[in-house]
Amino acid sequence: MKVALACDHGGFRLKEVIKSYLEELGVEYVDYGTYSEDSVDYPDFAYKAAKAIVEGEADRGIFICGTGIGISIAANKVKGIRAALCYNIYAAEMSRRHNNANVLCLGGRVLGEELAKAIVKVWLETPFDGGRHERRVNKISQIEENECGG
Ligand SMILES: O=C(CO)[C@H](O)[C@H](O)COP(=O)(O)O
Repeated sequence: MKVALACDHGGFRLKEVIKSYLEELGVEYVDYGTYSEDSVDYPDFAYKAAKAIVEGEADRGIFICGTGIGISIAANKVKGIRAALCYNIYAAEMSRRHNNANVLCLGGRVLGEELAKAIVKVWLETPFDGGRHERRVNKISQIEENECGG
């Protein structure tokens, strides 16, 4: 699996921690920036990495801003992205099992490093349950079709 990483200045430090952790886990990643703590605008990086996912350059994404809120809102504007902001392990697990989330959003100013790593691990390892949840995820895609066109 290849993971697309994106962050703003508020998520930069945690992104560096997550990069080392992915290396430890043997998970391949591509870093779409930002690359320092200089102030930037999170939609620019969310868009770049989200497009990489829907265009098949990466399988999933981990996006990080200060709270995770802005970067998740931006990512979810890209057709085909299901970005889930998770502050705990249960939400991370359910975002995969029930929502088939393809982007995990984290708050760099919210989470401690160890909790963030635990969230990443469960999110990477948990499969989609399918079944009734597939019907619901398909309905989300249908909303995208209706609202955003083909
Ligand atoms: O969390 C965020 C968006 O949801 C951003 O990281 C945050 O808004 C950046 O704020 P500032 O420019 O004051 O560092």
